[in-house]
Amino acid sequence: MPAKEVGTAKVWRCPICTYDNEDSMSACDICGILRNPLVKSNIQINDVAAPFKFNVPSPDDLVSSGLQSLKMKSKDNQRDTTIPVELELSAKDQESTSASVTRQRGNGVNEKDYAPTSGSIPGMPHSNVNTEAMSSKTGKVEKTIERKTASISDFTPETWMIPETVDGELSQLNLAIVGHVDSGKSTLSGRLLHLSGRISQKLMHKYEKEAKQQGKGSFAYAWALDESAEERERGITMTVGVAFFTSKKYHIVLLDSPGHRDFVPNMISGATQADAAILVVDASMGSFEAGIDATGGQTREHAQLIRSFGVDQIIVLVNKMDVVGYSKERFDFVKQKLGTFLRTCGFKESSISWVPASVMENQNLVANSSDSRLSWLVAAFAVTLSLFSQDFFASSVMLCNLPLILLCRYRGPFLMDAIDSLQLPARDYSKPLQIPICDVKSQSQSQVSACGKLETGAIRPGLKVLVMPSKEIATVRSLERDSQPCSIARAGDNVTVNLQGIEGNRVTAGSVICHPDYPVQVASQLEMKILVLEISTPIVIGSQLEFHIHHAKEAAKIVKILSLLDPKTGNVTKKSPRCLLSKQNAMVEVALQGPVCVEEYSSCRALGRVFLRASGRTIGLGVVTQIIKREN
Ligand SMILES: Nc1nc2c(ncn2[C@@H]2O[C@H](COP(=O)(O)OP(=O)(O)OP(=O)(O)O)[C@@H](O)[C@H]2O)c(=O)[nH]1
Repeated sequence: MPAKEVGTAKVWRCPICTYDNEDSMSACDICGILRNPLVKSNIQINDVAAPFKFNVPSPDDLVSSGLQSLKMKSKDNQRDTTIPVELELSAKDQESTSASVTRQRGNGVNEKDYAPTSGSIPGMPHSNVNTEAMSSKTGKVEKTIERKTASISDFTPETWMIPETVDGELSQLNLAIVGHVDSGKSTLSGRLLHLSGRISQKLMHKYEKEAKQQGKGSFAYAWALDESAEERERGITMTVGVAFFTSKKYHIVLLDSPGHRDFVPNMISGATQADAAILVVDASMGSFEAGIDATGGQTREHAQLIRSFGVDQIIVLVNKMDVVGYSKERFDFVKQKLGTFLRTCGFKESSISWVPASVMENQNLVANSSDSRLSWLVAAFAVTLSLFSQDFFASSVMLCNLPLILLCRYRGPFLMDAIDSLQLPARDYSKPLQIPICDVKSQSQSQVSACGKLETGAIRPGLKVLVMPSKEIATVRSLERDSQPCSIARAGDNVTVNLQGIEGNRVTAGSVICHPDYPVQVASQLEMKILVLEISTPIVIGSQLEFHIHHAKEAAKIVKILSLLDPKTGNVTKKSPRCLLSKQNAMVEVALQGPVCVEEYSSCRALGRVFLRASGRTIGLGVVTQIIKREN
């Protein structure tokens, strides 16, 4: 399978599921199909494309193995998509996949092929499904869009959508800051903004003064991100703070997540946009242990969540080293314990950077530590020497050993170094536009400002877009990145989109801005593959859950437990089990109280990943395999 250029990245398109894989992948990251099946390889299909594991195959892995068999069967159909996939499937499969296969091939037409006609959308392909109808209730003209069945693989991006590489231009990197409550995430964010000049000295003085007045002097840096009165009073982050700064290599979008267990849903909404993450852990005695505790530590929960968002690069900032006297033993202990856990989550050793630091004392953040206590062997020598204080012999020993001491200093990266060593993930520039809305900033009559990260495609002012699930067409009036107007935003960019021609209440967090001809699906019943996390109460039919997907949250109920799956092979081991227990892999069907924007995981990962929560804890991670009940 030859590679082709998409944007700056070399990719090869999987002939089975059409996913664009990085050139370095020897098998499809989605369906596990080998790139060159005729080349002899020792790699077993089940061994590859395993981005997420808790000792057992993750939902991602299970989907891979499940899809593999389904897609193998439909291989010929991919060549001639007029043959529906379900012809190859069992009767039961036909029933449940019918919703998805209607998307196989439609009148997907290249933008340039369209001749504008009346009723077409300027700047977009002419849409023959855009209808206007007079509402009998309101008398208003309601614009509605029926789902067009154009296949995404038929979409051809216009030239402006694909970035040119301009020397010296920095790319945007979305960096989530996650970790247990009080580990120092907001203080770190505030400190980085201050050190990079984004918070002036004057403003910093103001925060220091105000924090002191409220008896919260140690939270001065955190105040830059924790802006609400309640956050400041309680000394905890409740919503995701978004801030921007520039490193040598990137425009960084910092997503400061709440660590308190009550606000994990907000953490999910923010961190789901991450390209990479900084996991902040508190090195102090007892605090690290609380964070890693299996019965509710957020170091653990956040690490699992962030990996299941698809984030595979992580920097572990072992913070508050000042509290433990910059002890190398403590750092090594944290590294060993947490490292073992991170590997079970599916993080590769080579994708984890370990940085000992003190945010409070500004050690090892933007430059190598100046504190001699971080030169661990120096500290050991200092102790020895103190025994011989004022001893000429001891001084000589130290002088002789200085080169050795310097050699043995902590030589790992400082934080900024580690950030600049992160790799940009591949971006889907050449797919139709999709922006899950994270937050709606302001609304006035017929104008809305909404924020979110472009998962796919590109956007620019003047473009007509479709907002789902409200099915409203709006015009992009302007775009802002880091509070500055920008002319184009592309996949990976985190932007504010100012829309006009749409009522404020038609755009909410969880809505998706998309290409009018390629509307995101809206569904209220889904089939999913899930991995059950540690639970104390078994999941049964009728179990009530919180369903989280991108920035949407909905009450949900388990309506069917279809099967238990073998964690290694993904094969069904038991049909219709009565309940699900910790660490089991299963196929389930959930009914949602209200419809959400969703895609099958195989067609859009960001819109097909699901988190299930109950009683304030994440109890399952999953991926959408089929849409059972569509609302479009
Ligand atoms: N000694 C010491 N204290 C620190 C350090 N970093 C942060 N702190 C303190 O830890 C406390 C909590 O810091 P925050 O930044 O609010 O922690 P957080 O992780 O953002 O908290 P949540 O967002 O509520 O989860 C504050 O009192 C900070 O001053 C550090 O390096 N050393």
